Amino acid sequence: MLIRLVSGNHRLLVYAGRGSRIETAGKNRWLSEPAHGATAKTDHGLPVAVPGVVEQFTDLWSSLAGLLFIWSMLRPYLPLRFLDRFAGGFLRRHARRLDPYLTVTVAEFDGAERLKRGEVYDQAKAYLAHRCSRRARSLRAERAPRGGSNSNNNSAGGGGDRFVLTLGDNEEVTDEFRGATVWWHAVAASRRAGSYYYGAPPWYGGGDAGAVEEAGRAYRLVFHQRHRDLVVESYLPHVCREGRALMAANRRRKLYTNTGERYRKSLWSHVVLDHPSTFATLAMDPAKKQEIMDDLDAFKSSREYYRRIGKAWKRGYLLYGPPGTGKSTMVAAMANHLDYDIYDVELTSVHSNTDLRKLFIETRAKSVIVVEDIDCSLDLTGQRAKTKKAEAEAANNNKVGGKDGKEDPNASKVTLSGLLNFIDGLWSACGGERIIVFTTNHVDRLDPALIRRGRMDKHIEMSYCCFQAFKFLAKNYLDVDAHPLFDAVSTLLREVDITPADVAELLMPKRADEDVDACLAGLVEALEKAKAEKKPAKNNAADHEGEEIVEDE
Ligand SMILES: Nc1ncnc2c1ncn2[C@@H]1O[C@H](COP(=O)(O)OP(=O)(O)OP(=O)(O)O)[C@@H](O)[C@H]1O
Ligand SMILES: [Mg+2]
Repeated sequence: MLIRLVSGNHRLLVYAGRGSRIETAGKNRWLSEPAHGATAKTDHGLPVAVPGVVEQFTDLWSSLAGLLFIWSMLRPYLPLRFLDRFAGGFLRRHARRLDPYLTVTVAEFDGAERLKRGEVYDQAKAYLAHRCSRRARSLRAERAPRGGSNSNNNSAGGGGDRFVLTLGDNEEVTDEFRGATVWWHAVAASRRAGSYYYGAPPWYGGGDAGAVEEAGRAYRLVFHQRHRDLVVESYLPHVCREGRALMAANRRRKLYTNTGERYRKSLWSHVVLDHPSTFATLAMDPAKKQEIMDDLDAFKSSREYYRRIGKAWKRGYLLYGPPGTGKSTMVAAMANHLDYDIYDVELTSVHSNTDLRKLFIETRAKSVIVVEDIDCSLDLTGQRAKTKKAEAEAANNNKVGGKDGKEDPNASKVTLSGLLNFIDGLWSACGGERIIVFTTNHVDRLDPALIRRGRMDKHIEMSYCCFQAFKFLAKNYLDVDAHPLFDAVSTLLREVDITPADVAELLMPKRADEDVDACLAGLVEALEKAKAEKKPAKNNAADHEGEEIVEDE
């Protein structure tokens, strides 16, 4: 049990029951005295004299502790509604009168139905880890960002095993701001029957461990009510600013994917994004590449412009082309260029349109949301033009598990309209600064509504390897700008379709003694072989010219 009493600048906390202790806190100083009357000690374990204020309140403490003890004993035997309505309300009202301290809770998950991870929580966490955790006794260790600036002086360890220490559960630290003292308290949030209790004391519903599950964490900021304006108008913005700067300095970009598990705390799981692809290593027509880079740069710096024209700050890219032409590589290059995270949406693991919306809401700003091979993910193609029969078939394949007609509870029920809403519905505007990318091998199979300008603003064709792209790959893989075999390659590339992925593979030395000449000769040989294989195919086509092609029903 816990009760907080106040006298001037002193806060007095009394815990009774399991692990009993009595604590007093001055402006910056904490003293503690075990409830059974042993000598009080400082943080370093040295005995000190407990100030007179403790004696002053001793009688009051024991009476209140006794009352609370009786209360906690009786509580399980009284109807909950009665407790809440009469006794609970009574205690809360009187506690409020005694306590001039205000509490602000900064929760890990905020927003309606706790859909969204709180940015303020992360910023406060970074701020507290940097500023206050040296004074804390109970800490949580998290792996430090690799290559971060390490301005956080609370990281520990060496080499690749560095850790950032953040406040542990139930740890309390003090902070000073313009002469005011504030207290930060880290608490675990518990959920019961749809309600949330942040570090709720046992008599207020937090005690029945069996019925409570963990639902994120929170920080409680406690301050005197005379500092209310200072805290709300200056201190909290200061914490957010500092926290944001620390997070930016220590940021590790992430690659997220949706788990498909609906009852997890977060719908996304992530790994550190460490893809080496950049525009500098991407082989494509230089003018086209520059155009894409300019487009991305313009987007990144257009926050105000988007606001002025009344558009959500997001941009859609459709990357289409045959397999191996660099669509996925381009997505990684885009994220690296913009310094954004990647959210890789696996549509087949999304159960419904509502889940898709939740996924979107949980994404953060500065991110690339990508749906790969959208034509294969779901049957979203030309739905509007489908005959009833085709629709029934699609429904059978897509929504109903098997031919036996039994509904598969795990089958995705995402529809085209759900996906359209995902891209540019009302929800898509929350957060801002997002790039949405669809990749496909068959652009013609997509519903025009899905890829119209406004949804997919920029359509980029990733094509077979041209001579420019080959020269780029040769420079990248073999470090050559010119070679006698380049002319042969140039001629052959005009006649044969080969993907950059195949060219890259042929240019890569397979043995230590394979040199530039051998690699280029191998490429020429492969191109000639492809050309020879193409000719009979062409001849075959010519033989059958004029014949009507009859498709199987
Ligand atoms: N334009 C390119 N520039 C440099 N490397 C490329 C390019 N295109 C492909 N590659 C190489 O080929 C490999 C496969 O490319 P990628 O996965 O990006 O193709 P894709 O278009 O996404 O294929 P799919 O349609 O099958 O998903 C990559 O690992 C990359 O190394
Ligand atoms: Mg791909």
